[in-house]
Amino acid sequence: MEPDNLNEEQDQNSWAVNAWTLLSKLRDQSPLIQCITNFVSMDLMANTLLSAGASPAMIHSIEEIQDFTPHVHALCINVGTLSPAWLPAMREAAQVANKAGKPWVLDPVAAGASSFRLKACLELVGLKPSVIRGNGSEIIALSKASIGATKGVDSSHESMDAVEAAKSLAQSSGAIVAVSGAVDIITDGHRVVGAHNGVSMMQKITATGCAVTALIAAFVAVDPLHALEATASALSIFGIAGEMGMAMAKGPASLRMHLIDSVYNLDQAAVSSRLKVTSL
Ligand SMILES: Nc1ncnc2c1ncn2[C@@H]1O[C@H](COP(=O)(O)OP(=O)(O)O)[C@@H](O)[C@H]1O
Ligand SMILES: Cc1ncsc1CCOP(=O)(O)O
Ligand SMILES: [Mg+2]
Repeated sequence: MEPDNLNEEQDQNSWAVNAWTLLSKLRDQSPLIQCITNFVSMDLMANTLLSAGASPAMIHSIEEIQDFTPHVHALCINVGTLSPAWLPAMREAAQVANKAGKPWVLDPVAAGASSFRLKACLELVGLKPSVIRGNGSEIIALSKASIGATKGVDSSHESMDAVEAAKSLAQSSGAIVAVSGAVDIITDGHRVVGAHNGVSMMQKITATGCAVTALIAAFVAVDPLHALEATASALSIFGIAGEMGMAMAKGPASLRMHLIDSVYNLDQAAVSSRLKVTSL
């Protein structure tokens, strides 16, 4: 084998070993993940976290943040069905998580759809999330800090169109930025990796993006010092589960069920034979 190919194969192996190690830790440790999320995603997000081995809690009332948030292992904030009444709790939860040294992850759903939403997302970015995960259009809107013609919560961009936007957002925010799509992009602003697992039918199930953001929070909870690797691992694991689920599915509704089952049943052989992460 040529030395370059050998290096690539060793890289693949080490990504697969790392992803499996993190999933195993997650299953052992069952981290508590607080989710302040939209009404559409609550069910799929909680079930995805449970099937991966984490313990989800959809607790969003501002009256509970000071008591509860210091005890979580990670926090996920998602602005999908944002209204002004929800923002103070999101703000406070991010601040309490930071003070307690707990990682938190932002999903800027439809960031470019309105000035209200964009302003809220930019304010949350300023509260120092460990990771921001969005689709191509969301990451471009956040990076440019501008609203525009959008398709709402869906992306009108390929993830690869958002590589420069992701790098620039990572540099300005200090967060790891992930852009989901046919290739999931993960960057710290300098290094860029691509995670190549998944199936396009995942876009036809509402809240798969929200669910993978929560899964990222769970992976970062078990490896907070390596947020880029944890993020790439979570996206890869979800993508592999999507591929395995697709082999049994007849359409989006049965894929949703088989996706959850596949996250639950994932074993080391599937991770090491299927995972594909490359440097971009
Ligand atoms: N064309 C595609 N091919 C394979 N997987 C995809 C594709 N588009 C999205 N995914 C996967 O679907 C999940 C949700 O991503 P996406 O649809 O981009 O998020 P959102 O729902 O926030 O727009 C991710 O795990 C992503 O990797
Ligand atoms: C349809 C919809 N509308 C507001 S939030 C939401 C769910 C979005 O989920 P995802 O970002 O995972 O597609
Ligand atoms: Mg989304």
